[in-house]
Amino acid sequence: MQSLGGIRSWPATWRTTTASMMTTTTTESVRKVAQVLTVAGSDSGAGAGIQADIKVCAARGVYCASVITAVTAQNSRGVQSVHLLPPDFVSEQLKSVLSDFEVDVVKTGMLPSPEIVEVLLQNLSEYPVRALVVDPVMVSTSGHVLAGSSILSIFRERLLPVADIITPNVKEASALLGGVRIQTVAEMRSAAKSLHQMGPRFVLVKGGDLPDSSDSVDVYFDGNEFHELHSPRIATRNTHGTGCTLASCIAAELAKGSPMLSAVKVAKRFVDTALNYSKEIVIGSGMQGPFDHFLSLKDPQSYRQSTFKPDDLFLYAVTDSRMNRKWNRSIVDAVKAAIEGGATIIQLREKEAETREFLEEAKSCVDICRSNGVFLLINDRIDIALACDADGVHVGQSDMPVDLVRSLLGPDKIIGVSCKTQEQAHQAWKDGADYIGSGGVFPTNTKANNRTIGIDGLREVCKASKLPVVAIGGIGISNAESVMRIGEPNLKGVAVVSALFDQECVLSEAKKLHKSLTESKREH
Ligand SMILES: Nc1ncnc2c1ncn2[C@@H]1O[C@H](COP(=O)(O)OP(=O)(O)O)[C@@H](O)[C@H]1O
Ligand SMILES: Cc1ncc(COP(=O)(O)O)c(N)n1
Ligand SMILES: [Mg+2]
Repeated sequence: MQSLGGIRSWPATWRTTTASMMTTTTTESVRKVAQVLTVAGSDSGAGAGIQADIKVCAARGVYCASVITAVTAQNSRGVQSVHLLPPDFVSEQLKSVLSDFEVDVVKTGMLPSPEIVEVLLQNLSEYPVRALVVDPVMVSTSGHVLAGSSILSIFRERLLPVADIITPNVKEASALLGGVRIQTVAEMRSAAKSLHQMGPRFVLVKGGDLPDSSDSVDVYFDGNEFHELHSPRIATRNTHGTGCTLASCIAAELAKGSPMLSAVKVAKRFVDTALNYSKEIVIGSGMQGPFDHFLSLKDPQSYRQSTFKPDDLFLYAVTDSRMNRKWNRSIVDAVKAAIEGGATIIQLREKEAETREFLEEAKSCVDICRSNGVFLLINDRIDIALACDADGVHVGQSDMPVDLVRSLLGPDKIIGVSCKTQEQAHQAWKDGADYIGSGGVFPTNTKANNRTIGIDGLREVCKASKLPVVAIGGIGISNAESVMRIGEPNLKGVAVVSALFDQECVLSEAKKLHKSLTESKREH
């Protein structure tokens, strides 16, 4: 807001001052987060309005409070009905949030009556914020009037002059300028210039609806210079809410401290990425579908159907690219044979593979494992696990820390950790792992310079571990039974590498091992 000197002169000490104020009331450490307040309408279809704003901010790592100005009955076919909230009640909401939270940026969407704009301005003068982003929403993409011409004069005379940036689409820009024609990029530029004269510090005229353009072009004007932001026009019906998304993303970036032009560029890239990711999804039967702000909506079939159980560790097969090469078989064939022979979980451990090639193989293995109801984990490579949507990862003590892996993979993925000591086992549990792998139980040449902990070491780790344990290291048909015979209740199985994959026939070795493990289990 101009009265505050705008976003270019944010006080450098602001954050630290607030944080130290908060520490006086609590001994816990405090973590300040960037905060946006959206003042907008609710969209029952959740593609635009308040719902889009909250999703964008969450996706961009910013907290979003919401003051609702109107409730719409809306879906992918259009807006069926609009119910305005009383201005006094909008004011109550504004006071509740602004008097309590450290709001960095206010973003406005649907402001359906002059009275509502009035209470907004009143509250902003009482509770100033660092920046105001105005998306002058007037007509939905489906053609429904969301804010009529009655708001035009208060927008022009009072709201625009205190805005840091306004983000009209071509129709809104035209309405604000009294109906001028805007059908070309040149006309967008001249509209941006005229709008800038109404007082906002920056203007972005959006060209999503510009006729006959193969690019999607937005025109940015800072009072001196123009920037044209081009991106390829994405062929999709799922563009409902693009305007709200763009404005909220600008607000979120400003709340983090970005300068205006970078905020706008990030926001444009965000819309572009989300549209591209969501171009084929089907939500609703109308002409204007919503898109996926989190790039994570999936087909129900692609979800993992069952949850991890300790007994899944029973016969744990770990692949090795060197061995597969030696025996001239692909990872995919090796995995197929292991599963057919009774492997209960698979880990791809490909230390030398090229990333692109490994990813393709991992994807094929995910398909095979999923269709057989066997989990697939990736050794070490969190990026590959995310990219192929594996069921989880297995990491060692010198790989990425487990709590970080958990935050990257989310709560539903399986995480295993190699542990040689009781302390490591305890830490793995604290950090959110699902199981631990403990070894080397016997000397092995699969892993160089790996300390052997022996059966006794394994027993020690099992005793301390709150997580299920799989034994690893030099285990094969000749000694698997002796390992399982230690009788620790949380020792759930053995992990094998060469016993399966450095053999002529993976299938028959897996079968033999499975049989021997089953027998040793029966004895207990
Ligand atoms: N089909 C599309 N492909 C790529 N970008 C698009 C597309 N449609 C809209 N956009 C972008 O989405 C943002 C919102 O623009 P627009 O749709 O014009 O606003 P509104 O939703 O307010 O009508 C702009 O950055 C615009 O360039
Ligand atoms: C509550 C509400 N606010 C804003 C829009 C504009 O979004 P779009 O232009 O994508 O229809 C909308 N349709 N509904
Ligand atoms: Mg649009």
